[in-house]
Formats: sequence, C-alpha cells, structure tokens
Amino acid sequence: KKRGNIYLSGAGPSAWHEEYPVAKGKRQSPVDINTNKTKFDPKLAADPLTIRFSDSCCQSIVNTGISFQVTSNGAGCELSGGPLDSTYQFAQFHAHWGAYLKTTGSEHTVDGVSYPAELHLVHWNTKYDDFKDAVDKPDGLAVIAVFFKRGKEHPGFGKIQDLFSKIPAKGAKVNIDFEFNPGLLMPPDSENYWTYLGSLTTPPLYESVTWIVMKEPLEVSVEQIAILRTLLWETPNGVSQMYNNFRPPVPLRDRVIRASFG
Ligand SMILES: O=C1NC(=O)[C@@H](c2ccccc2)S1
Ligand SMILES: [Zn+2]
Repeated sequence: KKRGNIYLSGAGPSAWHEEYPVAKGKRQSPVDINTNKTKFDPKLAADPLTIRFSDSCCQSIVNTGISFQVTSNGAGCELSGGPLDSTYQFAQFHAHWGAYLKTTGSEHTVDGVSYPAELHLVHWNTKYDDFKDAVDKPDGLAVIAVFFKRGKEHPGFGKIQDLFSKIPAKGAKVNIDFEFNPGLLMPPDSENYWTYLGSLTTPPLYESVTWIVMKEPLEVSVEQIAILRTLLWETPNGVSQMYNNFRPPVPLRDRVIRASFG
C-alpha cells in the first residue's frame, strides 16, 4: 500500500489516530511549553546533562520522504545525566519546518509561539540492543530539540544543506565524506532546557521519548530556512517542495514539564 505523505494525505496529523490510536494517548508529543506551568527541578541542575558528540560520527544523509536525516553510527556520541537514568547513544538528526512567510514550523511551541524550524537529535538507550529494540520502550529514546530562529548564518549547518541537492527524492542517500560534529548544532547555552516524557512525533507515535528541549534557539539565516524547503517530497498532487512537515502540539494531559533552570 503506497504510504502517502503522512502530513498531506487525508486530514493529516488530526487523522493519524485512525490508524494509530496512541495518537490520543497520555504521553504524546509535541506539546506547548507554558512557561508559567513548568517546574524548576534542582536535581536537573545538580546532575548536569552530559552531551558528547564527535567529529567522525556522521556517516550519511538521506531524504526520508518527510525530512532530511543525517545518520550516525553513534561513535563517541553519548547523552547522559539530567533527566536520564542511562546512557543514550546518538543515532540521527533531522528537522521539521514550515512554509514561506509563515510563522509556524516548529513542533514544540513556547507560550503558544512557534519557531520557523526545529532540529531533533535522536538518541537510543544503550540498555537495549539497538535503536530498533529501543524505539518502542518507555525509556527507549531521548531526543534533543533545538529551535531554529532567523538571524545570522550558521556555516556549519550550511555544510549539511549543501548536500540537499544530492538527495532530491525519497530514499536518495549520499555519504558524508567530511568531518561534521553535531555539537555545532547546539545553541551557545545548552544548560537551560525543559524536559518531559513524550512520544515520537510521527507515526507510529511510540510513547518512548524523553524530550530535552533547549531553551535557547540556534540562529540560522533566513536563506537557510528557505533552503530547507528545497528538499522535495511526494504529495497527492505530485512531487513538490518539502515544508509543513511538523505535527502541531497535542494536549499535555497529566504531565508537568520540568526546567533545568530557575
Ligand atoms: O523526534 C522525532 N521526530 C520524528 O520524526 C520522530 C521519529 C520517528 C522515527 C524515528 C526517529 C524519530 S520522533
Ligand atoms: Zn523529529
């Protein structure tokens, strides 16, 4: 069965529950981060998040049909501390973004405000054998979310974007034969973050993600935001530019979002 474009076929994200009932579950993502209701947790400040990336961990970039994805063997790239009770290994990063001249694009929002794009750095819990074994476990994944905001150019991310023209269609993949340290994509201050228990933001929407949302956005240029949309995807009306590949926020339900800062 030709899986159409999950964002554009049928009613999009609001219909995902028909095939994936968990879409209406108790720990779904993304959510709005209402900064009046977040709770500072001194334990997060006492046991700082340790984010380790290396120069040699990014192997290839692929057009997944819903985003670009830079895939890693995780060598020397591990996440621990903060809200995490285990060591998580880096697997891949990708992003979600909006349409030209629109203010939407990010998946998480802050006090109801969207950013133009949101980067996700996906890690899996090394207590499991591999990503596939971890992906549907309640403590299986940890994803660092970094908001993009329009500002000065980010040359590092530009090196990844230079590869977009080589992956014009779903399934297209090229090797990354230069050193790229994903740490370049962390905001200047990565001490301040919000964390909560949530899910994958695309089907199958497994409730397996400990979210770590950086408070400080990363600046990229307005042209770089536009270049995201030069990636291509299939739509019900044929191949076109990729944008609006984001799930809007869903109810927080019975969860409190903790902050690592006061
Ligand atoms: O952070 C997320 N963004 C996505 O597109 C979801 C996903 C789905 C499958 C694998 C990795 C990530 S979860
Ligand atoms: Zn994502």
